[in-house]
Amino acid sequence: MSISDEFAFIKEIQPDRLFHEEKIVGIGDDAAIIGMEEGFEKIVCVDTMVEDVHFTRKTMSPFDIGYKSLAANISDVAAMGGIPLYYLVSITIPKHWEQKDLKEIYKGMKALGDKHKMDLIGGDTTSGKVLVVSVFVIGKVEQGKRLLRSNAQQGDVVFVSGTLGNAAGGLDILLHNNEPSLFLVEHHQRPTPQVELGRILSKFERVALNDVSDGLSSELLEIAESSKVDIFVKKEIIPVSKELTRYNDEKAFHWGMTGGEDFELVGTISADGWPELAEECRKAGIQITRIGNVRHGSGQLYLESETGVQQIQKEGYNHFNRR
Ligand SMILES: Nc1ncnc2c1ncn2[C@@H]1O[C@H](COP(=O)(O)OP(=O)(O)OP(=O)(O)O)[C@@H](O)[C@H]1O
Ligand SMILES: Cc1ncc(C[n+]2csc(CCOP(=O)(O)O)c2C)c(N)n1
Ligand SMILES: [Mg+2]
Ligand SMILES: [Mg+2]
Ligand SMILES: [Mg+2]
Repeated sequence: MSISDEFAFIKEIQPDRLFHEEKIVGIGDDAAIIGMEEGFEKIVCVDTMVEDVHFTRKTMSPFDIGYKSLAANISDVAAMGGIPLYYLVSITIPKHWEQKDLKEIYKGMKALGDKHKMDLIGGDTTSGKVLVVSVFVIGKVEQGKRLLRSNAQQGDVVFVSGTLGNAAGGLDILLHNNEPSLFLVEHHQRPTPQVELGRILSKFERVALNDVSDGLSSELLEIAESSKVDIFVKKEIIPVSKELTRYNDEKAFHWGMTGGEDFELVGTISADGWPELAEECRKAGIQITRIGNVRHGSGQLYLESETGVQQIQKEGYNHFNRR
């Protein structure tokens, strides 16, 4: 059954329970109202997923579309060292979409939202030609914490969490009907935002941080440019999973550098802070790898390998310059 009434649809997706009931006015009025604890600042961000750009009916189930559109936003909160709290959803629905599939989108968001005790507090519903899901997230971070892209300084250690390129490998499998690797496909469809790592990093004095949405080289260049430094990374230690090299050894490194949508955290920390960070991550069971260092410079990125040093251009995902 396709959706026949905008207002009945809104009733359908209304949550029946709120984690932060006493602090908010949620769905049902003209706008939501949220309180904010003393000693914290708000973090706000929005990211959009568009049919045939971020997903197709073949690459993602409706549940996955919901899950990933919230994940991408939680990841931006994680990249600021914060705790996600609330989300609003603006959805544009083509007339042929079935109501049960639309409810699946919200189930996907709820599955991840519940893990982080987040409340859906509002949104907007329209009809249109393709499915577009915009999620707006509100989070909090202790006052004065600033894990900014501009924080890197000469002498810092460059680190990245997890392994890179899995989402691109998963997408390749889905687009070409290749032999599935559950590991890679799940990384594409239901990525895990690194909130716990963001919280660990927020306790350190000065950290530059970015999440990997467009690709490692793109995110590193953003840090190098904002901080007006050069970043050097070592090719041999960029972490790539064995599942990815097993799937396509030739492309694994390229996907790791430019694939994007991994939603890992990449950043820099002082050389003094690094051993403590590595130990905290070890205790928490979070994979983190030291991949390079920060040097005096003017915003360039260099890749060091056995064969020499190579300057890297901004080569990740770009909506207006598609590879
Ligand atoms: N259309 C826009 N209008 C106003 N600000 C924007 C717009 N698009 C992006 N920005 C702002 O530009 C900055 C960088 O946005 P960008 O989307 O590149 O980062 P991101 O959300 O971390 O990456 P991604 O979208 O790849 O996940 C953010 O501060 C964002 O709020
Ligand atoms: C069908 C299909 N084709 C291509 C891609 C790859 N892709 C789309 S957007 C993006 C970067 C992040 O987006 P944004 O910058 O908007 O956050 C990437 C890597 C995909 N996911 N699905
Ligand atoms: Mg964005
Ligand atoms: Mg980001
Ligand atoms: Mg982007």
